[in-house]
Amino acid sequence: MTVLATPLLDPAATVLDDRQRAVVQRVSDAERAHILALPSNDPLDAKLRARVLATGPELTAQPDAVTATLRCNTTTLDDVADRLAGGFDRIVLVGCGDSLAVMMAARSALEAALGVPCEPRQSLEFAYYGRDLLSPRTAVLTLSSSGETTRTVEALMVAQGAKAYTVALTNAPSSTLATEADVALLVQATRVGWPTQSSTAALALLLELAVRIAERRELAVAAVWRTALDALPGLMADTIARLTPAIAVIAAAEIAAGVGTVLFAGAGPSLAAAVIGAAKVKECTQLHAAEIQTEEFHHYNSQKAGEPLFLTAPSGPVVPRSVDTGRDAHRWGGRLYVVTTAGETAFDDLHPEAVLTVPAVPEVLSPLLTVLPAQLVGYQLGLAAYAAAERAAGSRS
Ligand SMILES: O=P(O)(O)OC[C@H]1O[C@](O)(CO)[C@@H](O)[C@@H]1O
Repeated sequence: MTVLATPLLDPAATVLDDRQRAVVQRVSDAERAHILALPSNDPLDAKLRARVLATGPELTAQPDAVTATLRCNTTTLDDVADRLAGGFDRIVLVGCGDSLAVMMAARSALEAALGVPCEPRQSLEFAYYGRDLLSPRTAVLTLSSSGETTRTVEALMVAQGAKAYTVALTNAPSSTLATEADVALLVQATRVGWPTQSSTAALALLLELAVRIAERRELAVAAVWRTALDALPGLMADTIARLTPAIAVIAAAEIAAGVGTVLFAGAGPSLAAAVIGAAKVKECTQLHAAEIQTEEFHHYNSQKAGEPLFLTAPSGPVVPRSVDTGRDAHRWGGRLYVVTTAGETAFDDLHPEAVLTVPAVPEVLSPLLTVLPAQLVGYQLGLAAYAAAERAAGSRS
């Protein structure tokens, strides 16, 4: 029996027409070839090494990518903001991996600006299980840096079948996602390394969209958000420069201590930083990593003795529960690194192994800053792990 690559290719069960099915088959085949060519788990794999090394300059150049992306989309951003502010009952925010994390990071700003539910949905979950509640009063925003991720393309096509308004965010103007969507916002970023600037530049687009919608709806927060968002590229540059040396030291110490699993926790808009941090560790190293919702950390023994926890808690409603989390991290015998807002004193009595601060901005915009230490942890662990593997190989030869 032939097993289809995806149920949406089954002519008897699908909502896709013949042309759309041919498109899905093409992107699915290309994606499989791409997956088979990923680097191995050998710490000295040259392909992995090259990809990790390419991540560093892209990470550092994120403020420029954000600025360029906002500059080149200004007309389309106005069109999409007009359309969204004009009235939808529901917004669905679709992506995979880091692209889904970006949607999670933008959710609070978009919900506050629009006053309707904005739901992040993983692409497969939406494409296969999400079509029943769709209508022409649904807007579906899809993010795929490559524009060729099969499940995200399928999600967009399913949304179009229900006559929803579809928006693509992508780096690739001639990609399948951009071509198929009603409208495309173009991310000006590279992704030769593991995703960094392609994610933050896309996040900046969504936050800019939220600010433009808040301005159209004359919300009280609009002016504060506008001032803060315009200052963010500069704050991102300062934060990357300030935190890089501190995180390099932490990463070297963790590798020397024989770290095996790296934990990240967050909540609200900061859960995205935890998701992205865990992804960067898994991408850049042979270590395992996991994101945990800050509340869920407490419901069983989440952290084992000797494990590090990177806890993201900028000033806001999550701080009191995050103080509990930090206390329990030490009670379980783990190490605690706190990412919080400069001037936040709630964690002082916990004596974390380190406190990594980001500048104060409205919490809904803070993911553009809190993802930076998360990315740096993964990248610096990659550099430190590679150096350790090289030393070990040298001492054997
Ligand atoms: O943004 P794209 O191109 O759809 O790629 C998404 C994929 O990229 C990654 O973020 C990194 O490979 C994956 O976790 C995710 O599934």
